[in-house]
Amino acid sequence: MPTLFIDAGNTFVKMAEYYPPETGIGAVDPDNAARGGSNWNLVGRFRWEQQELEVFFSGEIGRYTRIVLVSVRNNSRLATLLRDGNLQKNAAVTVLDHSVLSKHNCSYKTPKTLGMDRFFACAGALNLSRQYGRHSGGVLVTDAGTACTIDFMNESGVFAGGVIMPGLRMMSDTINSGAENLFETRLHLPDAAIPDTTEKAIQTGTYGSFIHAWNAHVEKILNHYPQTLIWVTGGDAGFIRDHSSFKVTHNPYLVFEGMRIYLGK
Ligand SMILES: Nc1ncnc2c1ncn2[C@@H]1O[C@H](COP(=O)(O)OP(=O)(O)O)[C@@H](O)[C@H]1O
Ligand SMILES: CC(C)(COP(=O)(O)O)[C@@H](O)C(=O)NCCC(=O)O
Ligand SMILES: [K+]
Repeated sequence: MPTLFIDAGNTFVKMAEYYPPETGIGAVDPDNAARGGSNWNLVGRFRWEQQELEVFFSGEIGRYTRIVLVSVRNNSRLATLLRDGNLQKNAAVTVLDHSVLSKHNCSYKTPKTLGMDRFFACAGALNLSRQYGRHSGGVLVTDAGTACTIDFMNESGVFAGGVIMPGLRMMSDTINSGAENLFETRLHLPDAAIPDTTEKAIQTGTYGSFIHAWNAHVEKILNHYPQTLIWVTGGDAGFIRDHSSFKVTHNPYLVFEGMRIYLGK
């Protein structure tokens, strides 16, 4: 039975299994395999309040003898799910928290408040860059989730820090909730310089502002580290990939990949 990897974000709890090449289990995600990514199988992606999350913990989870998790939230809900869940008696549960960090892998000045998803996404991207891209420099990693992070890890695997900006949904929610006559819009970026409807004006100001800010932050980091590969992951990675001014590689499994590499699995 493979290890179950859990990445608990602010909006979604994601769960995945990894099949090492030697198992002979073919590409579970052909898109990812085509990108040279390793063999991940997403077994669940549930919001915290979704019934399916509890269903998973009271059923499916009983198949695993080894569970590894990273969470950016106060773990009490997760602790309850694990305590009341259908876990095997001998199941080993590993929580990858701040105790993983040291001066050898993190130069962030406030490591105790670092979101561990940021660290593992970078570690995963660095590993894939070395493995498939034969790249020997650092990596710039964006996790476009509830918040959007733009982080840098150097070629030696030291997490340096980065930008935390509002996520795409957060940007849209803000404009929607702050003014009576503004509203939620479909995720689409019109290309007119002068938007001529309310909807296009809002879309340009939210999704356009998001991508302009993202491109500007990335450019600034690249000015310091020109030999850097850019990776994107998270719920809104596709939007960034489609609108980035730079060449990026999209991989949905970076956090999982980083957890796996850290554990040497
Ligand atoms: N059905 C959806 N519900 C909520 N957010 C969604 C949905 N589909 C895409 N998103 C976008 O994905 C983001 C969450 O992505 P994810 O990477 O899973 O975040 P997190 O790791 O913070 O839980 C949201 O902020 C939103 O912009
Ligand atoms: C920045 C984050 C909110 C991103 O989490 P996400 O949006 O992916 O759920 C999370 O990594 C976090 O809570 N970080 C703490 C602050 C820090 O990293 O310095
Ligand atoms: K995340």
